[in-house]
Amino acid sequence: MNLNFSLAEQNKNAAVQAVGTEIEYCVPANLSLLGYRSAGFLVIGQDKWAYIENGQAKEAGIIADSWEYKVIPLIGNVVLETEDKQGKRVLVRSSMEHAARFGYIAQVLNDKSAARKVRIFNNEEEATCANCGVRLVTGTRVCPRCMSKAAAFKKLFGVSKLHWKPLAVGLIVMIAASAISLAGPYFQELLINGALRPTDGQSPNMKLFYIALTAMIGGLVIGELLSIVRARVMANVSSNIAADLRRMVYEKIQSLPLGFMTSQRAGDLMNRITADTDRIRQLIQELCTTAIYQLMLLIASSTLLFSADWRLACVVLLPAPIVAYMNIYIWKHVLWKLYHKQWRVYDRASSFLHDVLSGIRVVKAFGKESREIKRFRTYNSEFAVATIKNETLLNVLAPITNYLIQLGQYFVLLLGCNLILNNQMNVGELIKFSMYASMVFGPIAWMMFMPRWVANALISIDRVFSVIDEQPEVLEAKRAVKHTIRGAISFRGVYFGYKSYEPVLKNVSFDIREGEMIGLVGHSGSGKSTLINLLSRFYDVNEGQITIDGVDIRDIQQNDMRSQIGVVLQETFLFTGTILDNIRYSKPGATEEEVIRAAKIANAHSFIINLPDGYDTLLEENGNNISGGERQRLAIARAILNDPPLLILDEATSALDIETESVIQEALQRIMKGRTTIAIAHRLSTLRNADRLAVLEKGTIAEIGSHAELVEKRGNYYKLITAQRQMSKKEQKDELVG
Ligand SMILES: Nc1ncnc2c1ncn2[C@@H]1O[C@H](COP(=O)(O)OP(=O)(O)OP(=O)(O)O)[C@@H](O)[C@H]1O
Repeated sequence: MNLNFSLAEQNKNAAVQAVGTEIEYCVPANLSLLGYRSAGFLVIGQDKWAYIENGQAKEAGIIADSWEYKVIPLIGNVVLETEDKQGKRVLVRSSMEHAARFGYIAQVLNDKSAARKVRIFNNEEEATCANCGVRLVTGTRVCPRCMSKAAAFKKLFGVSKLHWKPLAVGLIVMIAASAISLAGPYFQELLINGALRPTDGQSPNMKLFYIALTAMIGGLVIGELLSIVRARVMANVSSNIAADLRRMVYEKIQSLPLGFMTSQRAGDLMNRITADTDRIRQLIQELCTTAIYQLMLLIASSTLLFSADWRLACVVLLPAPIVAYMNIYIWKHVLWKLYHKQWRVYDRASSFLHDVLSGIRVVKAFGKESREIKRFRTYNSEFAVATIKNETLLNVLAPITNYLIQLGQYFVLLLGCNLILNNQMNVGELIKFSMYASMVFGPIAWMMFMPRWVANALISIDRVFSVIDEQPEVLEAKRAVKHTIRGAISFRGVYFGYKSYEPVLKNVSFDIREGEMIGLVGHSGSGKSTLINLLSRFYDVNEGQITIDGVDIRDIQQNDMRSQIGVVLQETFLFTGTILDNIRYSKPGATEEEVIRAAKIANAHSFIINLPDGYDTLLEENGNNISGGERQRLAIARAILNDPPLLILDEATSALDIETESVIQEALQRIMKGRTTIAIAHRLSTLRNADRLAVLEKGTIAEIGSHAELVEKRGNYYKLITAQRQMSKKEQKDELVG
């Protein structure tokens, strides 16, 4: 994300005068404080800031004179607010598109104001096109209007070249088919000038007539046969290329980190694997059949036209550049905007659909079906209106374009007839010429509409390749090695934020001993799950280091490391399949005895064997046909099947009733013995047995120690535990009274 925009000369001079020669950050602040559009910039120097507009520093200040710089999101805009001796004040205002930039700037200003090292980990993508400022279609990084078409097609070519043999066959067949089409007018001329009305004045030559007729019919039959072969070859090639793309996107999605997955909607990713790859298939099929065929026909028939009569050829092609200009102009200034709107409406509608369908239980529970139907109707009709607008314009444009292009045909007839009357041309030549001319019009008219389907396909190419080319945030280092985990963990000066301008963990440092059970406690949102996400390497730290047995986790092979970590989350996910397969998920080669042993340890065996199909019971989507506690026990069995030396329990028992919880707690106690365990629980009583507790407070470790030590210390943990005790006492009292 660009945090240092370049300024025009006049603005730059004003900025240098206001903040000094070293301009460290410069971002657009494109609204005045009253909310009017402006062309202003917020400029940050070493120790001063300034708001520059129209070559003047309208506001300026010393960074250290204020504190608590923060971005306040309002409706459709954001303001950068700060506090100084006089109280709170707004420095600048901007539209939402620069909200993330302002997030970074606030962080920079706070660090500078507190004389801290500026910590800025700039990972965010631009949401608008850097060139034309248009908002990008969701999931794409380039604007289809400004993107390099050549670069997109080059990527496609990179995938297609693996299928060069059938492509070459298709191309040869296509060349043969166009050569046969081009021979048609020649035999037509032969039929008239050579057989029916020989130009040398002799009587009609019936032998030549039959030869020409047979050649024409034969050409037609062979041409059609070649078209069938061409279509079959190209359908195979394009389907295979689309299959390759689907495989590549799917494999990439599997290898991408959680950060990427949480930033994308599942429905959107599914679309990329299915709809977008299919659009690319259509493009390849269209490109390799119609487009190349039309282009070859255009080049060959224009060449033949010019060699037959260059004056007439010029007349034929006269309207083409005018029509091309008209089409390009309309595409750039009207159609493009309509298409962009259509894509965005489609995006909104499909994400709405995905949202509602995945939350259908909530919709039904609140009886909001009719509301959702109404909302869908709105999206649906918005999409229909956008499509109708596009199609109407195209349907008006198509006949006009065709008419203008075909105007040349009438000029040919006019001039051709004149030439015949003046004995400069004969009928056979005019018919041949006119047939070649009609071969030129088809490709020209067809190419006028190319921008439409190319633009559609470009969006798909970008959406597909933006996944394929995605650089995993969590990269496997070349030096990464296998490491047998013993279980000593160390967090060293860890900084991390999901949005890099909003740190969630700040300077976290603590050690976990081998075989120790450590409980993570703290208020909601204090960063407990984030700490676990970093240890599991779903994300990489922005700064600092996490080590296991003294080895930086970035130097351990990810698969090797994860296979040694057992994770039980609050939200268990079970796949559609048998109970046996679900437990086996962590160790596909596990024997039935191993699975049963794990199920017994997790206190799951007894409920499984009471099911009619036992371990072969088929679980429905996400295990909806068993209870929450049963799902949780299966998740525990799955986590421990592999006998992992490191166990992570994130609220593993929070959603359960007391009885089930005690069954699972008992199972967990058994499991934790001898392995390093990190457990998060809101119900602090469940962490009583932890060797030590680490208390997180707003992303930092506030205190660490055993239950007894922390209670004695009377700090954050003590406050948490007394608040919880009071709450449960009140609940007990209410229950008794009620
Ligand atoms: N995927 C995410 N993207 C952006 N921000 C996130 C994401 N996950 C968590 N956060 C933010 O990070 C902060 C810490 O979240 P985290 O889940 O680590 O807290 P927690 O202590 O585990 O909370 P809880 O006890 O409620 O589960 C919160 O402010 C949260 O909004």
